[in-house]
Amino acid sequence: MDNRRVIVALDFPSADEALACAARLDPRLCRVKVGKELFVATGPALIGKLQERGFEVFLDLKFHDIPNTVAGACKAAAALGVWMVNVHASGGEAMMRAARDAVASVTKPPLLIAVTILTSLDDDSLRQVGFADGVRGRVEGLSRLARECGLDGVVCSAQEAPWVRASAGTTFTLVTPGIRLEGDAKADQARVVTPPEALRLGADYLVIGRSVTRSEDPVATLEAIHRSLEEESRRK
Ligand SMILES: O=C(O)c1cc(=O)[nH]c(=O)n1[C@@H]1O[C@H](COP(=O)(O)O)[C@@H](O)[C@H]1O
Repeated sequence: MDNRRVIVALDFPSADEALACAARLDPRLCRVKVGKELFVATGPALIGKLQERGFEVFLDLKFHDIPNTVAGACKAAAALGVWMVNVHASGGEAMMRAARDAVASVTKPPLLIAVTILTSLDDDSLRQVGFADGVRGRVEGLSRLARECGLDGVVCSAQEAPWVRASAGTTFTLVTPGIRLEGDAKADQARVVTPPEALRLGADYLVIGRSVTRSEDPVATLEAIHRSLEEESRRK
């Protein structure tokens, strides 16, 4: 099993807080994610600091714009040496193809992943924004399009992982946020799954934020998650 299936979301308002959290994490047991809050607050220099500490970084800025703009942003992200970068699949075919070509500009391109439907949305909230076909249909459709555009994988909830896996095959990377431990509050997430269940359903990587970073003992929590994943993969 890949020892670093867990991607810890460093959703903090400052570099100090993010680095303090990272200092307690073992880069052999996880990767880290820098998202909008931290990136806007600190800029790209923080990515270098995390890489110096041995972490592979998922730069989660969910680009969603016209193809030329997204291509430029993806090229800049790839130049930072990040391990993974993402765009919104709903940006469309031309945008995803432009993103794919742009990341290929570096010697070691990051994995390019398309966000399908945010894990904070459910069928009702999708209907409110005009999509009547529900989560499953849209995740399947956007995953298919992302694959046709040559992307490496998608972000979806682990709840949809079996359907995506069935059509996309084993080499397509499934990144699943919306992970909660037993008894955790859902908070703003709508489609949640526990870590072992996510693995059982076919997830490759589990994005976990508050359940680790806001726990009383993030190190112990991460180690417990790691053990539960090892047990699950032995069962597989
Ligand atoms: O692309 C993402 O990482 C992402 C996509 C998605 O559909 N849902 C989602 O929650 N995320 C990110 O995953 C993390 C989840 O954080 P927690 O809910 O605290 O575990 C956050 O940093 C979100 O920005």
